[in-house]
Amino acid sequence: MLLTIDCGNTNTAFAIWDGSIFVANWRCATQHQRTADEYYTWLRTLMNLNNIDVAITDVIISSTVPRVVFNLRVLCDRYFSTRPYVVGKPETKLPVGVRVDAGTQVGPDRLVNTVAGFGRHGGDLIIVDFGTATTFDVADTDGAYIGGVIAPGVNLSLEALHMAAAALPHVDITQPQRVVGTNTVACMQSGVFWGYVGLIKEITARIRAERDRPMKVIATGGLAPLFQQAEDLFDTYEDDLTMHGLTVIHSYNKENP
Ligand SMILES: Nc1ncnc2c1ncn2[C@@H]1O[C@H](COP(=O)(O)OP(=O)(O)O)[C@@H](O)[C@H]1O
Ligand SMILES: CC(C)(COP(=O)(O)O)[C@@H](O)C(=O)NCCC(=O)O
Ligand SMILES: [K+]
Repeated sequence: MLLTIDCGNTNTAFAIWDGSIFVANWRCATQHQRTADEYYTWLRTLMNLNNIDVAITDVIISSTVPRVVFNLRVLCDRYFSTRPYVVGKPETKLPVGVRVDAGTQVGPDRLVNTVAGFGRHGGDLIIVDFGTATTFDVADTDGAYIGGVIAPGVNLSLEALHMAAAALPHVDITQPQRVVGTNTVACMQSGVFWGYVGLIKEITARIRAERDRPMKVIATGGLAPLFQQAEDLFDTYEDDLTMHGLTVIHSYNKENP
């Protein structure tokens, strides 16, 4: 069975793929200090709790935090006796091209999203991923990753206000009833929520204008539905997009060793 690991700057998601469906998925906070033994006891406990008794034979990792990869590699070696595919490393091939400035290290999550989006929808895509940062990944007609946009994440934006201004509290994102807030929390939520709706609209419109062709907009990440419920911003929402992309890249590498 395949273990897929999507390590973001905030959370690390693990999922088990049986070849046709994900039989389980779990998340933990991303911490580069976490050891292979800690990962394994945590995974083993969750597998036992969910009565999942399978042997992990293959692992594929996408990590936007380079430091965590070392301990994840140790996990694979010590407990699963396998060498993981790590997206972004030369030995892990991609089924799509990457056309960016020479020397640019594209975030592996963005490459994985592009592969997944192209596999499901074909080319000419804008993929919006709500993570620590909000990324817009642009796939060309042939599926190649050709760049995109990086914006501060929703929670990061709220956290930045709290960190930088003595009188602004820690606030969770929600859709405010009105634009004009009548208390501090409502004002902050309005700024970030409606500001974000504007950001998404403006960036997707400008990408479409720059590319001068119709482009489908796919959203992923837990906060996407919150924005979609307020305005029709995306063509589809696919929560499993990154994990799906990892399974596609794994198959591609197995078939093209
Ligand atoms: N369904 C959700 N509702 C509210 N907040 C969420 C949801 N999903 C993720 N978040 C928050 O969004 C931020 C980004 O999380 P995540 O997608 O795990 O980022 P990353 O992939 O960069 O680690 C975190 O602060 C997380 O707590
Ligand atoms: C933009 C990101 C920080 C997003 O990461 P995430 O929010 O998923 O943790 C990550 O994709 C990254 O570190 N990218 C490297 C630079 C680039 O993609 O061009
Ligand atoms: K991500």
